[in-house]
Amino acid sequence: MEPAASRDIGTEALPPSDQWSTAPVVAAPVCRFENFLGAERAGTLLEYAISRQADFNAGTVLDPLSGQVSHKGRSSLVLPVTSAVFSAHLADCLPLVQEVLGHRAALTQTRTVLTAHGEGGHYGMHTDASRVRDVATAVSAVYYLHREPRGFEGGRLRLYDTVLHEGGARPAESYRTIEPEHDTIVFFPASAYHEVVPSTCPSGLFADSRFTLTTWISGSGSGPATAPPAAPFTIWPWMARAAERTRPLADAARDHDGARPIGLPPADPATRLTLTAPRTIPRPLSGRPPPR
Ligand SMILES: O=C(O)CCC(=O)C(=O)O
Ligand SMILES: [Fe+2]
Repeated sequence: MEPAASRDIGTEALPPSDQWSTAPVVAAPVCRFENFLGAERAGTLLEYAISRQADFNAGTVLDPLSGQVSHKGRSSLVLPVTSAVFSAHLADCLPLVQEVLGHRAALTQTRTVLTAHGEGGHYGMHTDASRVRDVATAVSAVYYLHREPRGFEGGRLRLYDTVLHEGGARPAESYRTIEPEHDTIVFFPASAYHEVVPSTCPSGLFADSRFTLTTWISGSGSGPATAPPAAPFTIWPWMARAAERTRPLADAARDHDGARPIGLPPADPATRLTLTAPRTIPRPLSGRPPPR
């Protein structure tokens, strides 16, 4: 068949204008891994989370202006934890994650909680500014666990885009959806506005909840990451700008859910992940695929 002839869209259909929106809507950078810990470790960790049911407490939020801790807009169960092994896994993949996210600052410490979302579980739109030393450079990581078949519905993570407008920034109405799939982990800027949409859990069993190991990874807190003048565009300082009103005015001595900071070990040269350069596929001169 002949290709269709190209048509001109005339000024009747598209009149000229000197006015158009100059506010770009930019997606939050995300790096996600599937089969992160592998079936055996993920299964053991899930059993561990289920076995600690009695130790979970209702998760809290922090009002950035008043410093008040409440349950407003959130229904999640939380258990603060530390794990040297999980931190070592994080440390090994962080250089690659930082490359993918376009993240430039050093990261030195983590705070971690186990969470469970069951029937009616949700976590309203927020940033993770109350969890980290410097929201402009911190990274959030959420590792998901659940029984198979999945005993809950909903509970997706929404990561909002950022609108850049007249030197300022704000969360957009559009977002990217992350499915909370077993043994997957997602990394994103702690300054990104995000929310957990409501989950249902028809069995009502704690074991059927949507579990996470949620970690906030901080740098030294040396102020916003400012790019040198002619550096390529980076979304990080803009997202930090949008998150400004969620940054607590007073530094809290303790995390509002009791998560304890622990140092991030250096990446292990034997197990650290690296991004291998994309392979170039030789193109046959004739245009035909090469013989197998
Ligand atoms: O559970 C999730 O998907 C996100 C959790 C979260 O945003 C948080 O704990 O700060
Ligand atoms: Fe969060």
